[in-house]
Amino acid sequence: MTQLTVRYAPAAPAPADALGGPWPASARPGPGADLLVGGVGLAETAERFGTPLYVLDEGEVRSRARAYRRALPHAEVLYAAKAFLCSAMADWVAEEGLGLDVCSSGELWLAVSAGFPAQRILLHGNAKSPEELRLARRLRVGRIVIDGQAEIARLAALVAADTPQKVLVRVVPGIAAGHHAAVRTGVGGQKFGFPIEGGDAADAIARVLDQPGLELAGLHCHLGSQITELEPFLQAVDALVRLLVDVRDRHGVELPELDLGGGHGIKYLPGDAEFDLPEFAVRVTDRLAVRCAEADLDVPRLIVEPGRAIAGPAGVAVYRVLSVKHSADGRTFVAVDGGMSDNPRPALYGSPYSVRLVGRKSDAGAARVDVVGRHCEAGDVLVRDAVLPADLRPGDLLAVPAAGAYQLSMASGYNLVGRPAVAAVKDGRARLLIRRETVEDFRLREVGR
Ligand SMILES: Cc1ncc(COP(=O)(O)O)c(C=O)c1O
Ligand SMILES: N[C@@H](CCCC[NH3+])C(=O)O
Repeated sequence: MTQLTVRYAPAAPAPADALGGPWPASARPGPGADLLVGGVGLAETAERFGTPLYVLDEGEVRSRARAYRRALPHAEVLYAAKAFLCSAMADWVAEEGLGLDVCSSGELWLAVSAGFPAQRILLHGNAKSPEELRLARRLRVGRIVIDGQAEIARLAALVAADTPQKVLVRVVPGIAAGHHAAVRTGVGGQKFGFPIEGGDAADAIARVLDQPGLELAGLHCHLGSQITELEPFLQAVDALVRLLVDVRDRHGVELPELDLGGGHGIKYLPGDAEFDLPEFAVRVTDRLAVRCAEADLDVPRLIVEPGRAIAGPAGVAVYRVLSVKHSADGRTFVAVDGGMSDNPRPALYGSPYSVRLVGRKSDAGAARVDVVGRHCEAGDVLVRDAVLPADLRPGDLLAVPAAGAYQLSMASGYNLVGRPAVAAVKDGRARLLIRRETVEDFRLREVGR
């Protein structure tokens, strides 16, 4: 079957572009030099709920989810929960018709407890525990992605006397893509998936097909994260279709699903390139149709697993300045009340961010400063060489856009600073989703001394 594809006109530039950063589309200048997001002032919301505060624009999450559904009407779109998950987020993506990719029993349990339909959940993980697999079976998750030899027998043993489990096999096509070596999973020499080259993938597929309780629905690959070009995805289609053909020729089965994972990149700085979803939709579905036609293969249903591209641009982190230090060598350190425990990405990957003063107008000229966190490491720098008003002072509020993905979800308990609160904004109203971690929380898990 050939899939219909629709080419969309490029979106009109968001008014937010005028604000000089990757702000949510709803961002507007507000009263008192505040910045409105979702119709609510960031400074006003930070005053109300305290800092550091993560503000999530519900409308932005929903419109991004909808854009995926519009661009890929025949595909299944699973939001990758690892980017950020809470009950509200699960509700929003479920209501917009997306499924969910989870990679732990924690994510799985949270989603199902929030009411997310288990049949629309896919479970990932390179080291799923027996308990995790049992939980997935008990909750009746729709799909499990096989990512290790031991898992095949382990899972098969759980389903022998039960209804079959739909599975995908995660393969490694040998394609390098992604913003940092630590997130490039499309190549050999890293822990995820079965490499196609050398035959590991073919062996795993044969073993899965041998298990009566496992229903092999298709192949999966995830190349990496924060990818802005399309070519790696087209190469992945080529590699996976070759493998689908190989499976048909060896085993006489045509697998109905092809999951290309996530990895769709967003803007962190104003001039950054960005993953082009409409172009991806057209070119990937066309390439898939062409390659399948060449091999006389039924076109499998496409699955994608975007995380960052849905949550990232919807989040803004708001910090309060605690101190401003001018050093004799000319550097200025603006220290805020969060840092690497709520956003480890700059320290882990050297990731860039932009930052803006909110809630106060400054007529001072611009200065180049390092916005640093409050943790006990010199590497706790949130934004190096940020351009901010020269008269920044303790008490000021700084807002960092593109903060919705892989910040809170990777937040740590370092220095017992406590994880920030999360508020949702929509239609001029703000509501607290997750309360701030307090000093009382730190002892809650202690059971002895
Ligand atoms: C298997 C898998 N799917 C989806 C994702 C989501 O990636 P991204 O947030 O870059 O779209 C990841 C993380 O990179 C992943 O490992
Ligand atoms: N944590 C990474 C993304 C990892 C994606 C998970 N496979 C980042 O912040 O860029």
